[in-house]
Amino acid sequence: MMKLKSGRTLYYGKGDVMTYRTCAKPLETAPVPESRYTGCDNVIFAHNVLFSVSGESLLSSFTQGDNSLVVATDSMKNFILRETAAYEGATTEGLLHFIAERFFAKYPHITSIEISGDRIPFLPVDVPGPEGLQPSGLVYRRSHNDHASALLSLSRTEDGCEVTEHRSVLSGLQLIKVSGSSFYGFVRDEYTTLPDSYDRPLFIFLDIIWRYNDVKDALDSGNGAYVAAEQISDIAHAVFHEFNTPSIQYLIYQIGLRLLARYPQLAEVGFESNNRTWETVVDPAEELKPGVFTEPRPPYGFQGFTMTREDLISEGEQS
Ligand SMILES: O=c1[nH]c(=O)c2[nH]c(=O)[nH]c2[nH]1
Repeated sequence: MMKLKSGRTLYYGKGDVMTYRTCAKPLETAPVPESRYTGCDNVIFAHNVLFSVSGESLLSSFTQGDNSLVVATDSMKNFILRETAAYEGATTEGLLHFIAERFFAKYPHITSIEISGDRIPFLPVDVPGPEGLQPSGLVYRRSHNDHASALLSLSRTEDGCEVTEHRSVLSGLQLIKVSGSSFYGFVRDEYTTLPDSYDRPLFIFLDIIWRYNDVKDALDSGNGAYVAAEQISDIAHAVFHEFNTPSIQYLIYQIGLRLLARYPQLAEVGFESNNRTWETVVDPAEELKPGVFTEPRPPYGFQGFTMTREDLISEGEQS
């Protein structure tokens, strides 16, 4: 939320700016043991961008109807689309920063910008080639599964701009583990109807949020420290697989510890989870035998948790 010095909130902008950039610089990332992902060709580098600006000079546009300093949101949309062509980098965060930096340069009366973007995932497809199936490089498949996104808040400085807030996000991950999750031992009193569960089909919706020690690692993949949402997802899969979990709370803590261990360049990781545990209709006779489940009924439980490098250090001291 962008505020003026007076504490007043003031902003305006444009959302759902669909930028289907093609042939951006390929992304290369350092490997991690849990993932095959080491980068992306970025032939399709597509985003849904949300952009807003603020500044003291815009106050009169609200209070006096003075449009003389109002950059039309239609022009903002054109700016985002056209400048996306000039971006030479390989990351969502870098693209957002590039657009904001150029906007500050073009419009001196704008003093702060908030910009976020959802990556629109187009996945590579394999087609027959001389040596068997190989990536087409031309045809891509639109995915409606989880996706990466990022948000930057920026302020004008004497010689350019600085990032005052940033976050990178994996949104909309949905994972089911058919066996190996329990939930028991919780408060049992006159309000409790939920039975103990020693092996439940745990279906979770999960958003994972991360922040870098130095935002430069997010902007420029050339530093070799860029963290790809695809690897974050793969690490979450691996931890979910490995651990028998007594709750979603404990599961996300374990995912957080692994992420902080894998990526020393991250200062903080966070989670927003949603419990969609399937409702059992026909109980499996034993683990990994046939069962039938159905969609749970609302309302749904949720969890939120943030962790810093301190959590990893204190965990190391305990073990
Ligand atoms: O993992 C869970 N945590 C809870 O806090 C909770 N509460 C609940 O009803 N089911 C679950 N599951």
